[in-house]
Amino acid sequence: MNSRLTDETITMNGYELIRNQFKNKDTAFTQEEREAHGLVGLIPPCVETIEQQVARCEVQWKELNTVMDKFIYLYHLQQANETLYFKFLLTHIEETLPIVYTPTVGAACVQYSDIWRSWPKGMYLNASMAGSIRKILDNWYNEVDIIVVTDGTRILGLGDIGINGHGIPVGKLALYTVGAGFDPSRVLPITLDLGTNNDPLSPFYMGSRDGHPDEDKYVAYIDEFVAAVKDKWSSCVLQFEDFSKVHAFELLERYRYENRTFNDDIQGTGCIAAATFVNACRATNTTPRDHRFIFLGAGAGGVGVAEALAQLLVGPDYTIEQARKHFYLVDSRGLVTTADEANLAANEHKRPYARDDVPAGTPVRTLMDVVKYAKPTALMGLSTIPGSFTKEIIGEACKNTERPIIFALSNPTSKCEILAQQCSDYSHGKAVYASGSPMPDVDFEGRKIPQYQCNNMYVFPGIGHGAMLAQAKIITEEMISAAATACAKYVPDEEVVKGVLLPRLKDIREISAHVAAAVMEVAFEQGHAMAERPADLVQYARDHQWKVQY
Ligand SMILES: NC(=O)c1ccc[n+]([C@@H]2O[C@H](COP(=O)([O-])OP(=O)(O)OC[C@H]3O[C@@H](n4cnc5c(N)ncnc54)[C@H](O)[C@@H]3O)[C@@H](O)[C@H]2O)c1
Ligand SMILES: O=C(O)C[C@H](O)C(=O)O
Ligand SMILES: [Mg+2]
Repeated sequence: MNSRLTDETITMNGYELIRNQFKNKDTAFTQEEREAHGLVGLIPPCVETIEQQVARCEVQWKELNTVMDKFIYLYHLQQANETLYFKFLLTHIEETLPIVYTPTVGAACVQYSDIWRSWPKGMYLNASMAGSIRKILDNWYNEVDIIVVTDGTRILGLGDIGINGHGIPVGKLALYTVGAGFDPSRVLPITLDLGTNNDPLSPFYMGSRDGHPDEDKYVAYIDEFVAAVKDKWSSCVLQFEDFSKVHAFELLERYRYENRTFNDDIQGTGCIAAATFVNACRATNTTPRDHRFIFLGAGAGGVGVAEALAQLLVGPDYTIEQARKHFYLVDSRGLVTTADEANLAANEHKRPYARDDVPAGTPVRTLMDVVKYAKPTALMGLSTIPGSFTKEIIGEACKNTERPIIFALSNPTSKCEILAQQCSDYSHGKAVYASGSPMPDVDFEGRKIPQYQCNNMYVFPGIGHGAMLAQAKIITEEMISAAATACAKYVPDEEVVKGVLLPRLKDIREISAHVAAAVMEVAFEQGHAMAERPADLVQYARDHQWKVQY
């Protein structure tokens, strides 16, 4: 699986070889390799192991003062030597993921054009390229197994930041390699620079300053893009990321029945929230049907999570309509109800959750109103409104149940509805909490309580890998829910009863192998797989992970 020195490499001269980020080993080139490939004199004479190189990185890392310095350091390292970069990430996963991924990637995106240092990572397609996208894809230098594409219109909770959002597909793809072992030379981050409605303040902004194209032009452009990708790399997985809810649902419906594609914010988030919620139920000795859910935020993430959780309640004797009655979605206009037809007409994705049973005169405008009315046992935050789960809200939720389940999923940390320590303090340690961005341990009565990051990073690498390995024609809801079950099950009963909601990040490769196997299993069962079925799916996934070694 690795892009090691090959015959093709031998045709590169020494200088090209050390400038090739996928083949470069720097001081780890052996003497023989140096002589064979014209490298003698081009690198310092010592020969080091990758472990020695990592040790040097560790010292340099400690010297860096700010998270942005660390972000830039890692970008440079990746640019110089991908193998060393991924070795460093995997050796220091808990320290480095919050830099290459949320929350620091969010801060980096906001300043992306300003901190830019000629990083050729991926492709940028703009409106003027309409009609030529297929030809332009030929400019990419390699085969591609997976693409993460954004249009920059809803980057984390930071809004429409246009081309600056490119850090997100880059970060997601780093996770595809860290998590599921995608070969980094075969992943492609793409930003569709179709303008931004926000005025980019920086004089260095690198994207189009125009507003967005009209709806017909926009959809025609995405159609052309999807068709071009399929024509150029017929077997690659296409992941949509951080598209505004205006388009996220519509594009998912448009392409999911004929393409190997999924939307991470809707489906990946639903998947990890379902896995985490299942474990929260195991931890609290409850069943999903015991719960009443309030969601703050009814966008791509909110409705994606609601739908995935509602499916947990469905059974032979319980329909999806009955399940949805457990849910109360609150958006910027208050509780989503059938009375607000204008809201539903503009946001069809909310309609299945619109309540039609609120007694006339009941106040449901604010979150507190709805909490008092619906008496939730679970609160889900996907609103981008920091601090919206206040002490009073948590206090009210604690009246309804011994152990309220509180997921504050908005990213980055600056947008989080409630921090872990606050949730513990306000609920006197009763709440079962998870957050979208990483949180430090909580101090509860002198004890350190570890925290769990309910983030789609646990599952999207395995979903993509499983779809790729099975050569699944499409990615179905059943595959996604099998992925959730595999992730939840990865935490054994004895851990769950202690309150462990998610597996440890250091096990991400193993978790991803199980998630990929679950996806493949369903792909074979449903007849969507074009690959031949291997005997042991988990082992097959493991065997097809790019190994981080020279
Ligand atoms: N943890 C994860 O894995 C994960 C995954 C996806 C999204 N997210 C995060 O969830 C957040 C929302 O993402 P999204 O894709 O759903 O965004 P979105 O723009 O589609 O939806 C945001 C929702 O919040 C609502 N909202 C805005 N202001 C509000 C207010 N004052 N009161 C109540 N509701 C309000 C909007 O009406 C909308 O329904 C983002 O911060 C994103 O980073 C986290
Ligand atoms: O990017 C993340 O950290 C998760 C999610 O996809 C998001 O949009 O917030
Ligand atoms: Mg996202």
